[in-house]
Amino acid sequence: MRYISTRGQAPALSFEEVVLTGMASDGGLYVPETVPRLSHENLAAMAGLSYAEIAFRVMQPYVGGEIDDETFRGIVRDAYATFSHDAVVPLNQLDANHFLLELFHGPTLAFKDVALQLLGRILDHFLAKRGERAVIMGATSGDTGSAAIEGCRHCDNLDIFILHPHNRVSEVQRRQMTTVLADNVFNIAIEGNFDDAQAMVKASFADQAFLNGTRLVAVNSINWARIMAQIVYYVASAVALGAPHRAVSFCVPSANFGNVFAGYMAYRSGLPVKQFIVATNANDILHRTLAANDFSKRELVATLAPSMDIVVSSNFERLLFEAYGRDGAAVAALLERFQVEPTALAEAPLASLRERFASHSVDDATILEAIREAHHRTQEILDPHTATGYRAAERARADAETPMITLATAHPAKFAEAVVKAGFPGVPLPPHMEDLLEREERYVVLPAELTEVQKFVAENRR
Ligand SMILES: Cc1ncc(COP(=O)(O)O)c(C=O)c1O
Ligand SMILES: N[C@@H](CCOP(=O)(O)O)C(=O)O
Repeated sequence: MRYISTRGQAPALSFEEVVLTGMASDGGLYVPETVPRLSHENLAAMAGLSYAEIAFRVMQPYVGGEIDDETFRGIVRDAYATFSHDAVVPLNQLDANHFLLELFHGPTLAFKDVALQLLGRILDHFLAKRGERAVIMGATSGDTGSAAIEGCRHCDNLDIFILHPHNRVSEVQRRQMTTVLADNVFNIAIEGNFDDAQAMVKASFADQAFLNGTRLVAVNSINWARIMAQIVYYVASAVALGAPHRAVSFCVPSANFGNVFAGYMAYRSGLPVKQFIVATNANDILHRTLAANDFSKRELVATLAPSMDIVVSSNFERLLFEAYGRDGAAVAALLERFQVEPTALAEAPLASLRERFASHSVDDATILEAIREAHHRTQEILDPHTATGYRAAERARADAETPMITLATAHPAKFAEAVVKAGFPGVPLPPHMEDLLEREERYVVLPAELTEVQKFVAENRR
């Protein structure tokens, strides 16, 4: 399997190279040159298999033999043994035809664990094989950070630097990162927002001179392996509800767009998906683009669903690449314009996206209302991100007959502010995190200046 850049100018890479890289050298993101096929027979044969076995079967073509099958099976098995639910990502039926796909049973209680438990092990495998060290730089609006630290901290060959927006993540999210006192883990609170943090990480990939030749690796969803691992739960949940014999729809709380793009890849591989609903909070650029062709930046606002407080959505580029018929030059031109002025998609690509994608945006008041309503109807307390999906699924679904799977992306215990504002006393943390609020923290606060951040990384890496 070869991987090509969405901007068409960077060299094609192997799976191993793509995992050990971040962005492509032309500023684009890597995608597989060809989309592996999940045939009707392949899908039908997955009914009743364990999550780990489905994961192996779905991901093996993307790995393309670069990790031998036995080793890869072991990596997959170990990654998902860390989840507290036997089904790994159980489906929870809300009503006759609406299901929650619970993606929060991993060690850090958000869907990011699904990919990062795997990516940490894959990185460990490749770096140990090469006898190389690497530096990770990642940006987080709250969940990727702790999942990356948890997934990678045992890897001796890695130093991990995670940038989070100062005072803009929940206390539980911050402490999940800052109470890990390992020698190879560094948390940086940036005086800015998530977009500032992500821009600095991307700029560091574009010019890595500050690392004097040490390899820089991405743990954000710019890394293809993140997307690959997330494809699996779309397949597993659809098969559990009758695919390939019947189609399903998905509603996905979205921001950086890695999650729903993974679903789209599952669909492109052959999974019968009727509709993807992109649910956003008040940072609604994805909804404005899909619904009104308004592909323009607006000021980032702080919401009750802070992990989705993102304006510049990385993986939308991967979808645009497909919508523009894999024309890298057209994608590069569009995204360069987007950086400096309000813009719009060309008619044909937008029309092709609208065939499969709908969208809905949910403000804070509606998030609270959705949490209360879901509890009244189902006794579940949803986290505020899942609540955006729950509401969007009802508002934007194409029909009532196709099973709707809303992705439950985080555990409500991570987001006390929204839960309490919705009128509940709060949700206890699971036993392994019971004393989180008493643990010692370690982090630095830095201005949102690239040189300061790079200096800190260069001075502290081992
Ligand atoms: C809890 C939660 N839900 C939803 C999202 C949105 O996912 P994505 O960025 O893959 O669109 C994120 C992070 O971005 C998140 O942490
Ligand atoms: N919501 C994310 C933002 C980063 O997204 P990623 O999927 O690119 O890692 C977070 O919680 O950090």
